[in-house]
Amino acid sequence: MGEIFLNYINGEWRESTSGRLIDSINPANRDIVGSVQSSTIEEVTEAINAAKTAKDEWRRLGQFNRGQLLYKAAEALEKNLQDVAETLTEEMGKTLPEAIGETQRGIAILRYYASEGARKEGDVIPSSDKDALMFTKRAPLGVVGIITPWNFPVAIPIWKIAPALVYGNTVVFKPASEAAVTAAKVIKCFEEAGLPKGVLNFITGSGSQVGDALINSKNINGITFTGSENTGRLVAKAASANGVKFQLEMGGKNPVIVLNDANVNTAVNAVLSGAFKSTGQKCTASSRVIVQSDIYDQFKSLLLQEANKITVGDGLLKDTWMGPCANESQYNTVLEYIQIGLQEGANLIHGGKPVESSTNGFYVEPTIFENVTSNMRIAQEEIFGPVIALIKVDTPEEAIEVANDTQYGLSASIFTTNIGSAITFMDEIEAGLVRINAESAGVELQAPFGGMKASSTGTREQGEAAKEFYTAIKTVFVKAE
Ligand SMILES: NC(=O)C1=CN([C@@H]2O[C@H](COP(=O)(O)OP(=O)(O)OC[C@H]3O[C@@H](n4cnc5c(N)ncnc54)[C@H](OP(=O)(O)O)[C@@H]3O)[C@@H](O)[C@H]2O)C=CC1
Ligand SMILES: O=C(O)CCC(=O)C(=O)O
Repeated sequence: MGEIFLNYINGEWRESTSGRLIDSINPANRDIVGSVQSSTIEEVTEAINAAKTAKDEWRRLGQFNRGQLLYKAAEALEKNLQDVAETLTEEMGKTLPEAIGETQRGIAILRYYASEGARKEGDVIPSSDKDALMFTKRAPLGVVGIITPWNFPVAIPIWKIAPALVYGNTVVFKPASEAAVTAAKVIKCFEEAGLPKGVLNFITGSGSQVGDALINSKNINGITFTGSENTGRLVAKAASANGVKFQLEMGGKNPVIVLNDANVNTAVNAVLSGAFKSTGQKCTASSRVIVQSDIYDQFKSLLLQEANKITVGDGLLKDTWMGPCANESQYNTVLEYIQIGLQEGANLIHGGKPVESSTNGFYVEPTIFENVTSNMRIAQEEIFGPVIALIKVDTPEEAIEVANDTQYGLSASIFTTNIGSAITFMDEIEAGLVRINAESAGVELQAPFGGMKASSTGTREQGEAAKEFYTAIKTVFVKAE
């Protein structure tokens, strides 16, 4: 049995009274990586109360001083980088280089929001009254609930926790159970930074119990969520009922358009990386590849040639390019979607099968379908696995029409050397992230991140944009007498 990770409430690691544990399973070999507690609803309340009690003092500490503590958290994570990254690989399967990259990204995000501590908290606005001073001042929301998925167990919690804290909120954080051990190790870095007690609280347990209690609490002031659309809807419903500010980042069905004038090598490399890195388990993953007819055969043949080189295995091994699906349920979902694709009449041209391993890992071959039409389920539903659908089109206009033919609108790419086609795409595509000659996955911490349509609530995370969610604006009007 691995190590047991407790809840972190009011500045101390606490045992749950439930006595029940949730084991975190390594998807490469089904070993237990560690365990977290299945907490009770009362413990969720304790965590929220701790955050509520801590919030005034935390606000009064001031933005600059809060930022200084985030620098310390960054230092602590840097010191623990290798351990956190290895745990991440063991827990959710992405390769070690990807896990190291994600952890380094977490450190950079912490430093970005630490430096935000020294930036402005408002704007001076001219008043119509020449004797008055009018300005805005940002105020924290209060207690913010954070619920995160398992696919980026370091980066996503940090890109929510760091801005929440620097802008003066206190936090109750419930990680995905599938990746809660990694999350606990990240929380230890915040503890090491010396945050005052109650400022950051960490509570584990199932979404349907602990998550549900958090989203339905009347004592939180904001809730931010990344995960599936179904859960996102529950968060929205509960938050609206309680008048709580909310932010949702959900699925994607991200298109990549390859036009006749594209650089085929660049497009193929970007599609492979966008679709299969992290085993396709990114909301920004490329899943529909819309290729113009004249270049189709050339693109397909190079894509297949390169896809053949992908090595699937344990993410800790040096030769592995693609790790396992993160868990058994995800593995079964991917295999089910492959069957759905076949039943729908799509043509399987690469992969499509589980990869046998002596360790019983949740491995699936990188999979490519062609003759896919936009109405098929494999072209409409988020699979969250290493499966792509090739769709052939005749014109750039048809390509954009197909690209927009989805309920989602997170990320979209085009490969073209024609600047006019690129500009039309930029204007016409319904997506929050618009990528020209670049893969659909790829997020920069200093830029706004979020989607259109069913992918998000339209709010943006990361960069300066995060401030809009984590603060409220006070407009102050001052006269001498
Ligand atoms: N956009 C994205 O980045 C992601 C999208 N997905 C999509 O969602 C699918 C399912 O993945 P899954 O992990 O089940 O996603 P979920 O939406 O179920 O999980 C995301 C987070 O929400 C929590 N949660 C689950 N149910 C509730 C609830 N009723 N109230 C409050 N919180 C809850 C989960 O807790 P717990 O882990 O304890 O269940 C987890 O922390 C994937 O196949 C993929 O399509 C998944 C992950 C990320
Ligand atoms: O592509 C990324 O780096 C982030 C993607 C993401 O937010 C997600 O998959 O949930």
